[in-house]
Amino acid sequence: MDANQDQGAKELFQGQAQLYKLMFNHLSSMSLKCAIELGIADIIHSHGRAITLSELVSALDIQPTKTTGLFRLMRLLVHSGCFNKTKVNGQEEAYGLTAASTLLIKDKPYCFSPTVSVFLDPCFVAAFQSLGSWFKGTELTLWETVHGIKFWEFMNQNPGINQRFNEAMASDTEILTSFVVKAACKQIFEGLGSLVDVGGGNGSLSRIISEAFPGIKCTVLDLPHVVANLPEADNLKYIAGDMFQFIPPADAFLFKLIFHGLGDEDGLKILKKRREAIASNGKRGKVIIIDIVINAEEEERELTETKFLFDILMSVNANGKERTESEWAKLFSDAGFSHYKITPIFGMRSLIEVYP
Ligand SMILES: C[S@@+](CC[C@H](N)C(=O)[O-])C[C@H]1O[C@@H](n2cnc3c(N)ncnc32)[C@H](O)[C@@H]1O
Ligand SMILES: O=c1cc(-c2ccc(O)cc2)oc2c(O)c(O)ccc12
Repeated sequence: MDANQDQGAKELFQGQAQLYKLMFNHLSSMSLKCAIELGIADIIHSHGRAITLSELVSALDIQPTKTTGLFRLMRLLVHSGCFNKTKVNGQEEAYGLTAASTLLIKDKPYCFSPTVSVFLDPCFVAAFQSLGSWFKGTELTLWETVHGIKFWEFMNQNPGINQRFNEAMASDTEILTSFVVKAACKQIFEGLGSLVDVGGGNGSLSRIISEAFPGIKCTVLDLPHVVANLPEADNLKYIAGDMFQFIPPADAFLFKLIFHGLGDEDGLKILKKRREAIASNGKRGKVIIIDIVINAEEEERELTETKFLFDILMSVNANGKERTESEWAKLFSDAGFSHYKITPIFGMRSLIEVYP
């Protein structure tokens, strides 16, 4: 083989390996789901130190014939960074927790397992089998094409998945708020008299804000099936309604993970109304957005890829989109706002303050 053929063969096989990886990516997701169903992170956590394969087999109480299957599952999950591998007693290999699997431990403040299991539920995953045909189909979202109803109507009609979705959002909030409310971004809420958490889900973020800032009257606005029968507090109230119809007046309007579920037309409608509301309040007030900002030039490649995955999810489930800073800026100026400030939060999200 000459040098050109050698290079050609190398590229061919690299391309094939890349396609194999993309093709089998769902096996990584399903292995993660399996680890959660088996409670492997909890077992390692209760064990108190790294666990050997034989100890894991016995803790799981599975057939010894499944030992090699478990070894292979753990090998993949170690390779993808979900668990790590160390040596115990000088030579025996044992599995330990990483930053990712620590988030899978149940009953810890930041448990991410409900989020993983709801977004790997067949109702989310199976729709993607039709992605190709959806591109050639109608204007409906992929969700509507597959399930016959819009995303939020599906949640209304399926209380089980609705509850799991809301719990997933609440766990997302728990991870985020330890930084947003209590630490670096505290000044964002200081001095406010009232706040409406628009599409605030079960109010997990507003509850934390209302406890940290007793002087702020917090109101959570969400759809009736989301806010029914939730416990209120002195400075925490719930309103069942549609954000396109009515949002009560306030000093600040908080939108966490709302705009990424909206296209530009609907996003603009909501923002224009907030701009008018702030104007009629003597220009007192601001919009606070917690959402994704894509910054492909400056952030790590893997983080951008995760944001692109979210973008696909939003586009096909709800006609939404993840936005770059210039896309956000256009939305704000089209809605009549004069300036904004973006504070990146560790991980996926940014905090955006928008002023009249
Ligand atoms: C992705 S969730 C975010 C929940 C919450 N902000 C959080 O981050 O945890 C979007 C929320 O918007 C609510 N929502 C969707 N359409 C709405 C509408 N037209 N009016 C009010 N709330 C709506 C949903 O019920 C859901 O709770
Ligand atoms: O289908 C979704 C999923 C999300 C979502 C997933 C995971 C997270 O940690 C946060 C959000 O958000 C959605 C959304 O905001 C929307 O309007 C429609 C669909 C989805």
